[in-house]
Amino acid sequence: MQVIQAAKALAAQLSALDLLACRGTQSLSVPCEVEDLVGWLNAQRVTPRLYWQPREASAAGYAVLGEARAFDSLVALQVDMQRQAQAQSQAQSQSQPQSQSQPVSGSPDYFGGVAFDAQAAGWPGFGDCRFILPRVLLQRQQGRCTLSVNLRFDDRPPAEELAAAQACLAAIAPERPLPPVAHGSYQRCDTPTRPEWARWVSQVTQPERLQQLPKVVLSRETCLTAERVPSPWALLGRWQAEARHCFHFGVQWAPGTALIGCSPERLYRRQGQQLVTEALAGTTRRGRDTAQDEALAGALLADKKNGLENQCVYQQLLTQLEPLAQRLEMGEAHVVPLRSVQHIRREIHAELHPFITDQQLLGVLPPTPAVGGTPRAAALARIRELERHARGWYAGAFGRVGHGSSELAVSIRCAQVSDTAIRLYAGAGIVAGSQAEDEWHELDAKIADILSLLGMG
Ligand SMILES: C=C(O[C@@H]1C=C(C(=O)O)C=C[C@H]1O)C(=O)O
Ligand SMILES: [Mg+2]
Repeated sequence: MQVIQAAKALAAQLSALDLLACRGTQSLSVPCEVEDLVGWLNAQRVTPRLYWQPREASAAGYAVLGEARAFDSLVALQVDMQRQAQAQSQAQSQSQPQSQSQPVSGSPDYFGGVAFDAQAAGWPGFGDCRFILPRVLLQRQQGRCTLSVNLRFDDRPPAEELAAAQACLAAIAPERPLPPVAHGSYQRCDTPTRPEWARWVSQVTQPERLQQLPKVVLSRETCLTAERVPSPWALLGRWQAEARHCFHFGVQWAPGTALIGCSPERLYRRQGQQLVTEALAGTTRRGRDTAQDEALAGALLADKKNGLENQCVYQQLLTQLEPLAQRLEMGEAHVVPLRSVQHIRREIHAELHPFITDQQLLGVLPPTPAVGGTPRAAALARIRELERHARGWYAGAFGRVGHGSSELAVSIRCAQVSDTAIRLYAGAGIVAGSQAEDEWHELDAKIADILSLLGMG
């Protein structure tokens, strides 16, 4: 069944709902067929629109259209999650057999993210935290798709909620293939400029400064302007096809500005009390062939400066997880080859204490020293003092939060796309031994994939 037919089937099921029997969150789902979730999103006109595809190809990917509820703080999100979980366990304990025509009530998934620094000015329309309960959700796992609609029958008249859900279903447009991304002629402007960057790096690597602040991740905004820029979804569609082993994500909260990204870095994945996170930091380029790749990877693992960049991240993650976990284990350092760069990665596995929430994890873990620095407060202060561009949701967190499991990426390798500008972001960990020129090239390597898509490689 095509999405349009699936939406009509859901609309018919909604019309047959017994509103008097509806409580809490209700979800209706039907199977359907979709070629490409991003292509489908690109064809829609409703906002918000959101896309989330975790790093493992076997994991479910999601396209979200509209919101049934929105939360602009982690506290509000957690309160809602708890309410949902309680309602669900009550429903289970009463164990009323659900009639055929009534939808299932369960704990829903929320999608969204947080900015890098809640205390700094952000991107227009993004706020510092936003998670939504999707109105319409297209989910795909191993080739099988389902279209769902969520309704919330608490604190709103049921008829109003039903009408809002019907309106969103009626607005669904059929899938269309993504348009090609034309190579444009863009004006490029880097903030900071290369000479400014050099001054920053020599300043923060002064020995007495390094004593106070052993690592700070400084970033650059590369603004590309043109009369017209490609649709963010078309760009994301092309980008993700080449960014294997990465999280793929995008969001357009309102018409005008979108965030898209292909990040190699996991903030965490939680399944019940089992948590996995990672220190991904330390960078080298890709080689011309396997032999050169391996030589570069070996040199990366042996390099002191890159080792220190990674160490700052795992040490802080271990320290922060220590009070939250009853078991903590760190894996071996290994090298992850991506399209244009290679990174050092160390995985950390934790068994969390019971009742540790995503609100706590998201309140404690980000920004990790992979994107901020260590100690965190001093690093954030230095970043606020030096950087003139708004990081906004660059270097924040993005993903899915649910009662049973959650997964979020660190939102790096991303772009803010508006009608006439594409802003690319890249940062580099500055530690003892950092050289301004090398770090500048590292920034360039981190935006090379998307630049080549735009014909600027
Ligand atoms: C900050 C970014 O990446 C981070 C910095 C790295 C480094 O300096 O070696 C490597 C991976 C990430 O931890 C970015 O891509 O913008
Ligand atoms: Mg680095």
